[in-house]
Amino acid sequence: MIESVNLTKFYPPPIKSLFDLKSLRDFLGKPREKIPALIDLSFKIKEGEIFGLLGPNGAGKTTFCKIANALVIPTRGNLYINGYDSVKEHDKVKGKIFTIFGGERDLFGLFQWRVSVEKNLKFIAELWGIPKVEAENRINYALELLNLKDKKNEWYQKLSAGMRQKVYLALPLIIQPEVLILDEPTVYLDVFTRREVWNAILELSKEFGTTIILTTHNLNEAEVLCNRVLIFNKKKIAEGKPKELIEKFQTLKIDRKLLVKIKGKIKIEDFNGIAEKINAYTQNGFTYLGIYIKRDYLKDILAILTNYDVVDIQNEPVTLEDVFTHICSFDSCVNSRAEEKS
Ligand SMILES: Nc1ncnc2c1ncn2[C@@H]1O[C@H](COP(=O)(O)OP(=O)(O)OP(=O)(O)O)[C@@H](O)[C@H]1O
Repeated sequence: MIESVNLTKFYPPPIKSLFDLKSLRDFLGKPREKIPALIDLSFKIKEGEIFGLLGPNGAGKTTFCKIANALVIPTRGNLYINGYDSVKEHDKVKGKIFTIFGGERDLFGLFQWRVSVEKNLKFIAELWGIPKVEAENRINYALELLNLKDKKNEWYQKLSAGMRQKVYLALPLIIQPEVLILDEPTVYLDVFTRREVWNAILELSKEFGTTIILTTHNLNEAEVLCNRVLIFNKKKIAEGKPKELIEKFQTLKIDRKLLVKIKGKIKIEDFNGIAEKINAYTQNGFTYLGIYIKRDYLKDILAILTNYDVVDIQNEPVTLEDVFTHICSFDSCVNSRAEEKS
């Protein structure tokens, strides 16, 4: 079980140039704003869950993953992994968790560039104390699952960035950690490779009961993979199963999203008081509208649309992405300033 208890991180304020006396005086004299990354974040993750950490850029997702790896020390609060404090008792935690930072793939410098994929994987398996024959079986299984068998003898250096990312994702299948942290694991991947990675993540969960923490900006990915998600921006905004969050959103009766293509321009004010939310952009003489409405207003919207040259109209189901954009746009933290002074 993983438990985040009032986890808070404020980074020190950036140090500006101190070469002149005035800057130095300002630096020493004035309280400076610290940079908030996490503020009193509390939640629990059950064993075997795939748990999504969702938040806009700068929400604090990577900071959370780094605290789990004792790479960042929280300002206050704790993160417990199987009852152990991830920072203060990291020795007891480190053999149980494995983390992949999608954006900074080789943060731990595990891979040798001019060595084959297989040799790299064998070496890492040995580091983790996996017996030779078992390691070989696991490597073959991982390469097969990730469709990487033909890259076995290639130098790691010769692989494309996406392939390297896939090779990295072979590691949890080989190491089989209790807890796997995936920080944007599909960030550079094409749609086919992304699906192979999704399969591997689901396989880990199903076959080995791995507890998986996943951060992603791909809300579809979160909806497909995660049992539960936390939406946060430094502070918690919402938590629950993707389906539950969508249903909650629908209890606000924002249960319809109309995608409308109109020839020419429109007056957005026409929809005031009728649409809950409206996204619009124009391109090549057409206006594209995303209109979120309460069921009761459907007739009114259709009446307004008769004034325009509607080329296409689609009625789409609400997705986790809609919920995310809706609740994050009301979040006071989106442009938050630091709460603590140094
Ligand atoms: N080493 C650091 N020093 C100072 N501020 C930092 C540092 N690392 C992160 N921050 C700040 O902490 C906040 C949270 O950053 P973090 O990288 O955890 O967010 P994130 O949710 O992973 O963002 P993204 O989705 O863009 O990767 C941001 O305001 C960021 O600028």
